[in-house]
Amino acid sequence: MRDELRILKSLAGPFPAFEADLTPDEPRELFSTWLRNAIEAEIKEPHAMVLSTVDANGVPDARVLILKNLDQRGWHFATTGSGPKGRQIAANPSVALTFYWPQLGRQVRLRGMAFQAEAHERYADFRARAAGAKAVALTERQSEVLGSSQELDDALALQHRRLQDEPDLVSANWALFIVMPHEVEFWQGDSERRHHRLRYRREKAGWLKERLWP
Ligand SMILES: Cc1cc2nc3c(=O)[nH]c(=O)nc-3n(C[C@H](O)[C@H](O)[C@H](O)COP(=O)(O)O)c2cc1C
Repeated sequence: MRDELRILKSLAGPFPAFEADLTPDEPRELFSTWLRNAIEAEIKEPHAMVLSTVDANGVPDARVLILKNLDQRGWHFATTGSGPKGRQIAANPSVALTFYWPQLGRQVRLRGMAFQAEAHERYADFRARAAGAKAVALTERQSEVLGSSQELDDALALQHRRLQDEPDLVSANWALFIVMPHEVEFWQGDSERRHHRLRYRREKAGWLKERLWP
């Protein structure tokens, strides 16, 4: 495998310039700009991110999720709250989020605390889901061991029937988490490996900005 990997290019560029002195005072504004840049660059699933958690024994776990919103409280994602990541967050709300936009050579890393949104927000998020996504969520069995495809088909058919009878049905365990970061790092790759790194750290008085060695 080593030779196959060695010939692959990484961070070939060209990439956007990065002016640390021209960055805003708070990270949400810069993140919004970078996400919009990724959308404009037509990067596939620019709102996909890795959510890292730790379980009750301190063992890390990570998976890809979709960013659902961004507001003054933080970065939002939705999931079945009774599954592994929901249980891990209940035991330890410290999480990390990682975004990567390859065509722009950009990575954003956040570390912070996850908390649940208000019940009305969770319900609204669930109601906005497509029928198929609602049916899967209503099985409330995400990440459990699946015995057979038939078992899944039967469970989904049952949930579709429930949704037909009761279109406003909401999964009791549907969770909308908001991550409030205490640290956000913006990484702009450079093809000569003179990468730019800017970290925002939340302090009592506001956000502290620090440049980091590549
Ligand atoms: C591109 C992509 C987007 C995903 N979006 C979500 C999502 O928004 N919510 C979700 O619960 N799972 C999503 N998944 C599935 C998760 O990666 C994961 O398999 C699932 O949530 C179970 O995670 P857990 O067992 O750690 O709780 C997505 C996977 C991919 C590859």
